[in-house]
Amino acid sequence: RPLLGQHAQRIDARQLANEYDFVVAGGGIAGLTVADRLSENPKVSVLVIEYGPFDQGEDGVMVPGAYFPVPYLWLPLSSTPQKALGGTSYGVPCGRVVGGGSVVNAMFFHRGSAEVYDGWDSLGATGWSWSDLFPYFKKSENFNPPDAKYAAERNITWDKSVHGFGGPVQASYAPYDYPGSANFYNGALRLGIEPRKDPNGGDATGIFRLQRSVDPKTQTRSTARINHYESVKASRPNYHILPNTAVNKILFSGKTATGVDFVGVSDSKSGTVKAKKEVIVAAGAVHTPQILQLSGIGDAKYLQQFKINSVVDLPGVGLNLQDHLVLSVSYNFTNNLFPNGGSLQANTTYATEQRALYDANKPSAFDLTGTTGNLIIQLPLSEWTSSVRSIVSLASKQDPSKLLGGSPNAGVLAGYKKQRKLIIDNLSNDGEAVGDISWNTGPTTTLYMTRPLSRGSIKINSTSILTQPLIDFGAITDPTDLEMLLAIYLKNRELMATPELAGLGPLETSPAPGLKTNEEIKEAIKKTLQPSNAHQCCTAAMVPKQDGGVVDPQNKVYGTDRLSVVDASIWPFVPGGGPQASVYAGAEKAADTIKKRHKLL
Ligand SMILES: Cc1cc2nc3c(=O)[nH]c(=O)nc-3n(C[C@H](O)[C@H](O)[C@H](O)COP(=O)(O)OP(=O)(O)OC[C@H]3O[C@@H](n4cnc5c(N)ncnc54)[C@H](O)[C@@H]3O)c2cc1C
Repeated sequence: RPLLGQHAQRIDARQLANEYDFVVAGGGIAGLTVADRLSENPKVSVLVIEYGPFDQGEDGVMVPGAYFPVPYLWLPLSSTPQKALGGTSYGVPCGRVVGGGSVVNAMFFHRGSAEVYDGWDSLGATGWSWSDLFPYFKKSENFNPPDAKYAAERNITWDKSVHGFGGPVQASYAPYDYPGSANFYNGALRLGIEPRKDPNGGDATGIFRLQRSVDPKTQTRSTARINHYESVKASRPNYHILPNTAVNKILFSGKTATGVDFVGVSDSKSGTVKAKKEVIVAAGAVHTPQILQLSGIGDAKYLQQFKINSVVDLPGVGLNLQDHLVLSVSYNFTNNLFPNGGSLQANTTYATEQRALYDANKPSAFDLTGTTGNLIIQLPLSEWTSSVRSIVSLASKQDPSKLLGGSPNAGVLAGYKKQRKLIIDNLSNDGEAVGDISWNTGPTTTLYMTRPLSRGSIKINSTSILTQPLIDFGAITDPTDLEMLLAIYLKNRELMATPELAGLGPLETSPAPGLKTNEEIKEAIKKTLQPSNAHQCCTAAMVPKQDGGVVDPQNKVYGTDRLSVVDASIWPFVPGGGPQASVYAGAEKAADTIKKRHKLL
């Protein structure tokens, strides 16, 4: 048995045991969730290898109002020039730290609509429907209802029956709000947008208050490190984390994964460790395909040029990359209310006063997540625009083969066509939202397009794990995505023209002030939009192998033994809204699946 200490340990490479039952590559949300659940059994040893360090509990990590800039973003990580965006390259936001995205994200914690997960199930992720995942959403959550008086004042509503109350992730609502959010809420109602009692019950459309992964007792971030490691480590001598170390590749005996090869991020020292039961890949949607490809799992022809021997020819590895598009719309408000979402940055006296309140554990602007508002509007296409038919018709006219670069693998193309059909059918009904508007009451509203038809890719560019892969978002290569973003932009103009918001005197300064024709506006949008909202996913999709799939519904990589993937890479397509609740729930489910497979349940 491995030499394991009394408590769960942060270790360095010298303290590693030779072998563990499970070796987890990547200590982000999914990796730590699975490691925690597997190590519940004291006879099971688990090692997590994480590229980044442990965080130091900095304000930028822990205090919602101090969020952004946040330490531990993976810098510099950049995309390839985006061909539909004039050849510009963009930053690729993701976390590099124990806890992964949960340490750097904006903390919004909510589920997609049932229709998303039912769509996954129908594309071949059998057993991943809304009703299958629902118990895991509950298992992952500890819901903290807000103070009743405050909730009534601010129209915060919820449905207790859809929440979990004993799970690791602390979920709560901010106990503070800027006055302008009432204008946003009332403006939305005037446009006929429906308030949603609770977006976590299977319908995540309408306007609603965002739930966050924040511990309401301390108003600090609930990270995967805290909720899946610190909270259990005292009783887990069988749970090790090796930080500052990159998993380089998976080791195989034939097609059976036997361990991993790793390298120290700062000292470049390499080593290997054995996995007796399974290697579990959880390096996030950007890096999981990189590890798989470096290990010989991917498009054999592509890997050949790097002299990487093919273990399993799986052309879908790294393809199907998806994210949400982001468009910031900036204003000069001639009559905005004070305080507002820009006040903490612009007014030192106010910031000092609010920080003192926060430190005294009283409601404060520091309880708010810096960049985004408390409210969000998420709508299906028909509620953004009356042009649904022409948008659907545009989508139907696209040539999927051309969108995948001209001569795609037949299986990958077949899978993409199935996804497109499902998504395009959904655009015509009132299912999952295609986009969001959020306003933090400061100078900028943020619009998101969350139902992309364009697909990108992750491909290795060298044989070193320490070199970033080629990250191509493929942003708006399907022009339908830009049309959907335009519809959201135009609705935002309508919203800003409602008396509730017009009274604040918003004068648009970017991206398209004064522009009138759709063509002009789209050109202006293209200059401002960001192809990533840090919601990368879907690059090792759980669809049938013949549809370009990478993992089966039990998370196992096709054609291999003792190798699974458990992170956001496995989704067939991206959910609307924040993905982290779906990552936590999916990893809870994967942990149960893996336990069953090894008769540990
Ligand atoms: C800035 C930002 C804001 C966001 N805001 C929100 C939000 O408000 N709400 C929401 O729901 N979601 C948000 N997200 C997205 C959410 O955090 C991610 O979807 C989620 O973290 C993905 O989980 P994961 O387990 O798939 O990957 P991650 O949590 O990213 O974990 C992957 C881990 O693997 C590690 N790793 C990578 N390569 C290697 C390697 N070779 N060896 C070892 N380790 C490796 C990484 O360092 C990382 O820690 C945000 C993300 C970011 C970056």
